[in-house]
Amino acid sequence: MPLKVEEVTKRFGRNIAVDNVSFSVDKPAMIGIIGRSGAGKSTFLRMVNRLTDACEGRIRFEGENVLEYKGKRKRAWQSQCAMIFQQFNLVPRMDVVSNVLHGTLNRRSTLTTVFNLFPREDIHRAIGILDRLGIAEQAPKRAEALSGGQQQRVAIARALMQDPKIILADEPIASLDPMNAKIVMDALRRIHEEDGRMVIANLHTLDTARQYCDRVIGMRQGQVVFDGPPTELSTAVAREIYGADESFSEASTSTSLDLLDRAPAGLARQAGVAA
Ligand SMILES: Nc1ncnc2c1ncn2[C@@H]1O[C@H](COP(=O)(O)OP(=O)(O)OP(=O)(O)O)[C@@H](O)[C@H]1O
Repeated sequence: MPLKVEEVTKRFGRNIAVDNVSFSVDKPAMIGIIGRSGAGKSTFLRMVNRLTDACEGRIRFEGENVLEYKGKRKRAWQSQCAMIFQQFNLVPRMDVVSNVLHGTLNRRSTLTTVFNLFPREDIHRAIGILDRLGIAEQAPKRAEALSGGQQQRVAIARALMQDPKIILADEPIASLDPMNAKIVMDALRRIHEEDGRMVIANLHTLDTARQYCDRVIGMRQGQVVFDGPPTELSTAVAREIYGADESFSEASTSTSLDLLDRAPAGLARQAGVAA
């Protein structure tokens, strides 16, 4: 399942959001993209999923440049790389299982969608996925009645309905408390390990990237400034990624960096600065 990102650039006017990014992934991995606000992380994920068009470059998946896809092929690609967002993006007044079933919309006709007619086997599959994520008993409730952590698991279930090869998660735990953040990250890690799906997650805190990812990509001002295993993510490297001065005022990351300064990595991790 090789993914090759080649010289990808995105400009908004004169602002370069993503600047000539290249990297490749040979086998399914769990990859964390870290960097301060505005580093280009979201824009990058949105280009992979084709929510935003790149200005230059190629993103090859299994040999094909997905940036060239149009129409049906593009929609098929978008279901192969399901996206999860910080704000869950569920339909709040709709029940949980219908929200999950919306993950199948790409392959259903408008008519069945309008009348909410879901095939029985899809309903069973949706409940099975909810069960796997530990929230099957929430299936009949409205999405808005669930906690943030539960809602994010519903969003993961909706993504899994698409049977994606890649899961793109844009700050999946940024709105969650540490306990729910852990539940959601554990779920993503399990999905990666058990199903062999590639997970690429934009993460705000170093600790989370260290703890859950096989590989960390550090972005600064649109460029990749670090790409390696979490063991190589020293405090000095982290400072380089986040920028020496300003980033230290950013609450969550500065907490992580302070902990890294004061304690060995394991201790910092136990301190649970997860969200
Ligand atoms: N639709 C847009 N129009 C104009 N500029 C944009 C747009 N989207 C992003 N940008 C700019 O691109 C740059 C990268 O933004 P992006 O959201 O990708 O960063 P990020 O690392 O994901 O930050 P955050 O963690 O705050 O979401 C920023 O300078 C941002 O202002």
